[in-house]
Amino acid sequence: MPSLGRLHLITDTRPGRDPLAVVRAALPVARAELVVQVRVTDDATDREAYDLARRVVALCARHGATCLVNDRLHVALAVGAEGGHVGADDLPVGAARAVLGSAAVLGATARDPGTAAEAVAAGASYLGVGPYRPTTTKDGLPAAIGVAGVRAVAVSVSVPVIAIGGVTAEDVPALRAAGAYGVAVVGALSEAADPARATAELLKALTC
Ligand SMILES: Cc1ncc(COP(=O)(O)OP(=O)(O)O)c(N)n1
Ligand SMILES: Cc1ncsc1CCOP(=O)(O)O
Ligand SMILES: [Mg+2]
Repeated sequence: MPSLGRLHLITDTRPGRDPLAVVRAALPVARAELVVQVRVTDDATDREAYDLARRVVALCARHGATCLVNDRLHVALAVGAEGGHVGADDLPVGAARAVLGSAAVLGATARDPGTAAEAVAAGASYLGVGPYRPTTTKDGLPAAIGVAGVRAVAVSVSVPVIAIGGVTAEDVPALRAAGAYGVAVVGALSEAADPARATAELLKALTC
């Protein structure tokens, strides 16, 4: 299984965003520490997801970065991505592992130690834990779990914990102290005036 990068860039395909420009800016800065998770809006077609994911796979390969696909595991397989990420509304973790195979990277969403233990037992290789803070990027999320919630999960599992939800570079020291291995962001990179610089700031906080 490939070693997991600490900075997870989740693509922002909302109207007016340019996900490939953000990926292109982040890749030369973060290289193998970058995981790009291709996440498209629910109304996107599989063809749109496939077209974006195959471009991201090619870009990641040039920089030693990892590409995962959110939700749509058939797209992950079709483009040769290293794996995928699933949550409560997606394939169960065990089924996702069966689809992707034993060598793939498989992330699962967890917000408490019980769900985390179940996901790891079913084959998750890392956990996305959150929402850490409130976020405007995804609707309908439960209340933020804060540093204490991230710590509760991190101390309970042996797989890497990736904190998600409203994360900025300023949050990273506290999240690392709580046991997070890395962070996943949408807005911190997609909404940055200078995504390369924002990548460098996140990376420095994650690896110093
Ligand atoms: C790293 C990471 N953590 C959590 C999520 C959220 O996944 P999910 O709960 O399935 O929600 P959607 O992203 O599918 O809307 C994630 N994508 N990545
Ligand atoms: C997909 C997802 N799942 C939990 S929070 C979130 C969105 C994170 O985006 P941002 O980094 O902009 O808060
Ligand atoms: Mg999902």
